[in-house]
Amino acid sequence: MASSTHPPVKSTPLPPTGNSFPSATAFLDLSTILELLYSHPGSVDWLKILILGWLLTIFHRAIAVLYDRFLGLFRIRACFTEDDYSHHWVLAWMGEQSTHTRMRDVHVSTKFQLIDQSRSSPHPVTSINTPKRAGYLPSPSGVAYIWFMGALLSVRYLSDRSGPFGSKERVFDICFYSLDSQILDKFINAARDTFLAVNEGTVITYASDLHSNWQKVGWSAKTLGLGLVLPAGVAEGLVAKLNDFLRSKAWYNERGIPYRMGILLHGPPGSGKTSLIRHLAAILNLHVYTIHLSRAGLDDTGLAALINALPEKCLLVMEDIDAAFTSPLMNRDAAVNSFNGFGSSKPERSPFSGSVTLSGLLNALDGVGAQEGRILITTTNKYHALDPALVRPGRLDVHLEFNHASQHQAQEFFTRFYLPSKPAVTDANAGDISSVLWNKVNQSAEESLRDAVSEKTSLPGNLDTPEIDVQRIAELARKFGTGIPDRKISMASLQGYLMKYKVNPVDAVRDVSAWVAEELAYQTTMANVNQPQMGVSVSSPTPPLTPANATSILLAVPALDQTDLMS
Ligand SMILES: Nc1ncnc2c1ncn2[C@@H]1O[C@H](COP(=O)(O)OP(=O)(O)OP(=O)(O)O)[C@@H](O)[C@H]1O
Repeated sequence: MASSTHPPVKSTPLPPTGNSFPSATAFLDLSTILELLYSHPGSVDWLKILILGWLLTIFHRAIAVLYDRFLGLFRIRACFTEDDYSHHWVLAWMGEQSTHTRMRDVHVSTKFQLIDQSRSSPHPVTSINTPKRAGYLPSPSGVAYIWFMGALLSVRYLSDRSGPFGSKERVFDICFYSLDSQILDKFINAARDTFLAVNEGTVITYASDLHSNWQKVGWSAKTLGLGLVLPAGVAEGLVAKLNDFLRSKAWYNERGIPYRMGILLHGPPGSGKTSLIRHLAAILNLHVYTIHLSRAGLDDTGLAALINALPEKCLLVMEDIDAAFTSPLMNRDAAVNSFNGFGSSKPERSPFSGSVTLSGLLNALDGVGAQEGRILITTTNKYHALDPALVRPGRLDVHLEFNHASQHQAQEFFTRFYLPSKPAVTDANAGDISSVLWNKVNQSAEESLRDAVSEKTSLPGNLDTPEIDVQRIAELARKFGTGIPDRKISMASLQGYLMKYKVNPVDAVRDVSAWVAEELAYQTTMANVNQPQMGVSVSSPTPPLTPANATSILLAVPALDQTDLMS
């Protein structure tokens, strides 16, 4: 019987499958590697260093996270960017701190405004005539450490390259180290209070930057228009109306009337429109926001953004509004005519002008985002070129016409011009004649003089003028007034003339007739130069306002008598 024993089966290893665990070979490889490593003592050291480094990194990260969590218990970080009002508050606050900190790495700035130095410092470093002073800010690479209400502040002043075209935006990056969770609120309130204190007695002017943000561009001491000479009741009437407006928010809201006011000042150059705006800002305690509609780069969107970002109560000023749009007219009819072939095929636009359109302006002024409580003041030298849609009540409610100087204005201007400067009131001179006069500036110059004459007979000189006899000034002023033809010469020209006789009123009166003749001859020459040439067609602007319409608008100022206006 044949043996049934099979030859021994030769075992062959199975081929590795795709989803199997690491094969024995892999372990073998790893163990081989380890064996290899152990067989070389130097490589073991390297391995230990590697593991140690890895552990250290983990440890370092853990510490950083814990440290951050720990700091988070009492650290608050806040950024104040340049496009926000709070930036101005912090700047004012820093201005007050900079002299008390020991910064070593500083950025010197004259952006700081003069606070009433005599109030805070025994040794004022600036005078009232120098409204800027140098202060210190941390340099971009530096940090200032300042104590505030028991908290330590680290302040950085950085240039953030976040603006379009790589433009820089200034940022205050402040860390507050304190257990007081309200410290940020307290700081913001303190910064705002400092800002208000610093700006007390000043009018701040803001203008738009290239990115349609409001930037503080200047400030001036609040001077009531001592030199401003308008027909009786005009400035007072306007102030009364605006004061009433500022108090009437609830009244407007109850009736669903948009709480806004628009004023149009129109008249020839140099008649006092801008001066009246300054006077209103000072009296009403409002800051001025100016928009130049023809500024390069300003378009409808930017304009809307600017108007939407206005604070609640402010003066929004748009000067020379007629020059903002297509040159030379903005009257809609004129623009249509020019498109219809009566003029050039396209409205002309300077390559440097902005691209604000009339409809863009109208939308921005009364769109949903338009700020409540703002007072818009526009000025123009070309009243009849303005589009009726712009000047209608609801947009520009009050129209005030300015004109060249009347004889009465010339007389009054002369009197005020030669009044003495405000004297410093001391115990010694309290109640003397010049301070008496100064306190009466709200009266007319003539009334002030009359009162002064009844009290004393001479005024201390203005600058280098010898002592001036008050009665003599009144007499000279009358003569000067009669020497000026009614409504022919601008107030600005009068001022220019008197500036030549700053300390010599007698000569000013003596030479006035010759100067007037020269001035009128110059005006005639200029009028001839500007006359249209024969054969050149000029489209005459269609007057958008009928006399009746204009009258009713003018009468919107209740306290003003129309006969008082300067027309
Ligand atoms: N009614 C006025 N009373 C006193 N000063 C005046 C008056 N009008 C003009 N002036 C003087 O003339 C100068 C120019 O005045 P202002 O800028 O107010 O004129 P304006 O009407 O705004 O001129 P423009 O239309 O050219 O802007 C100022 O320095 C101001 O002192």
